[in-house]
Amino acid sequence: MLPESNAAPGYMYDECKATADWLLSQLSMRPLVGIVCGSGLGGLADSLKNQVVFKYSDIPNFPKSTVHGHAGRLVFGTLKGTSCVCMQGRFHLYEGYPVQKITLPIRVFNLMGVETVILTNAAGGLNQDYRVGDVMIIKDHINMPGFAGINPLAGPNEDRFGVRFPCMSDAYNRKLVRLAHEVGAELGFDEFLREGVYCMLGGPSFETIAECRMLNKLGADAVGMSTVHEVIVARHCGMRVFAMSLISNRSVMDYESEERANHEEVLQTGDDRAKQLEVFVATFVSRLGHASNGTH
Ligand SMILES: O=P(O)(O)O[C@@H]1C[C@H](O)[C@@H](CO)O1
Ligand SMILES: Nc1nc2[nH]cnc2c(=O)[nH]1
Repeated sequence: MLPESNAAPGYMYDECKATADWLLSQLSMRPLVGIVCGSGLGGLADSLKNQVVFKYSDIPNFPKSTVHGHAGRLVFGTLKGTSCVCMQGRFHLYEGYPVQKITLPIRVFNLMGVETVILTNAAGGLNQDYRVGDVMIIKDHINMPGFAGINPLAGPNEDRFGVRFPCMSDAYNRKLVRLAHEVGAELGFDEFLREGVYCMLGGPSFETIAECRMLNKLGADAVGMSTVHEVIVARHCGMRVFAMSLISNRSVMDYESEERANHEEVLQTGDDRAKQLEVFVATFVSRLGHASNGTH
């Protein structure tokens, strides 16, 4: 059965506001940082202290998670004293939801007071220097579905969130990219920390060899099935964005190769790097320097 269809775009603000108000009415804190956990990276949410947890299925207007490795829980809590909300599982285009629906949680973050969004994902490594287990700080993206008109901002613009034509050349906050390199160096993660361009495809099929070769020639270092639509929505409503990919598998570029992309390898790589990513995100969050402490 297909997930329920999206409300008309004109009603998106009211839908998001109702969800944000419902959540806030049950919380004594307001999150300043929103974190989205990619495939196999849901363990990040477990490191939050003083947790308040909601199942997606209990949250008004929220889609339901359908992918293995995406628990489908919204976790509120603190990371080194900073108030955070963490999506333990995200939504993807290939699950059958409209792009406006899968990005609804990002707008809900905004309406709850989130200022900074941290997005993680698992991705295939197109860059031939990358190894499985590398962590790529995303400096830019290629929005392949966007080339075909699939953009979360398509439809009437909601001025209460942002402008009709938002700029994307500064989508990935450069100060946060620098901070990530500093934190990575302090933690001794240099050897597996990279910086590159993420390309989003709709999925769920993995890429052909010809597609991988093409994407690499176009300038993409990693390929995945998420994140970009969330970044666009977050930037549209003025939140600052940091994103990173865990290189969970090498993209197959060679017809002689016996390697085959598969979701089990993706989840296993997440498991292998989980602890280091938790330490990285906690340290990064502690250094963000928000003006308020999240109790407003
Ligand atoms: O949510 P992310 O982008 O981490 O999930 C990736 C893309 C597919 O959903 C899945 C493929 O293994 O992992
Ligand atoms: N499209 C795509 N998504 C992924 N997510 C994790 N690995 C991959 C991959 O190789 N390709």
